[in-house]
Amino acid sequence: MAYNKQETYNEEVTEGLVKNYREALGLLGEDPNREGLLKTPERMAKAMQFMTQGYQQDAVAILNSAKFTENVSEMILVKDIELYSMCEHHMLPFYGKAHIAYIPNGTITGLSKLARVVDVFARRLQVQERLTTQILEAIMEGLNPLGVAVVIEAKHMCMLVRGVQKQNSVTTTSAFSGQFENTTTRMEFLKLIASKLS
Ligand SMILES: Nc1nc2c(ncn2[C@@H]2O[C@H](COP(=O)(O)OP(=O)(O)OP(=O)(O)O)[C@@H](O)[C@H]2O)c(=O)[nH]1
Ligand SMILES: [Zn+2]
Repeated sequence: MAYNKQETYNEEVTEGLVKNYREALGLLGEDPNREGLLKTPERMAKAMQFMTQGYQQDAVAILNSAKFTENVSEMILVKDIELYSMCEHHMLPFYGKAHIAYIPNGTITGLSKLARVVDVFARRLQVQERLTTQILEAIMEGLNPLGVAVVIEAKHMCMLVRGVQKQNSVTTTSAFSGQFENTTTRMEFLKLIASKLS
């Protein structure tokens, strides 16, 4: 699968979505022909394609695009990677931070690639639990490391603006493999993600 960095929109998909969004605006009691809304269906169609572009991207190919042989055996941690995804139940955003660590086994990757892997899976319809494990599995497959740890902390708009309306709830999910199944290594990772740069 191609590694696509561009914001691209499929014309056929855009056209189909525009028709449906125009109808949806009418059903919601709006006038899709009023000036402010004339281009809204097209904007929505593009925004939705942007937020689901991960379906066209391949996380392992991204990791492979910057792989370097390096004799490092310490934990590499990138934390506070901001994340915007969409829950598959309500198609409302959830957003927060991902923290990713791995212990290399002779191969490292470019640090930015870890953040790109987050986006590949975040820009799909998701549940936070699956997003967490998909990131872990892609890094395992792409780098064959000695272990991977992924923690995601996120707020779900579907719990803030509707439904239960809990403004302060934060959901934390985690996935660990290899050496992170060892309590000492896992505790070191958890300590590092809790620490602040001063
Ligand atoms: N496990 C999990 N649940 C999620 C996620 N995002 C949203 N949900 C939940 O999905 C559930 C869907 O439940 P339903 O009862 O079918 O939907 P609903 O009537 O809209 O539920 P309420 O949100 O409680 O009003 C809700 O409890 C949401 O909070 C997620 O990433 N992971
Ligand atoms: Zn939801």
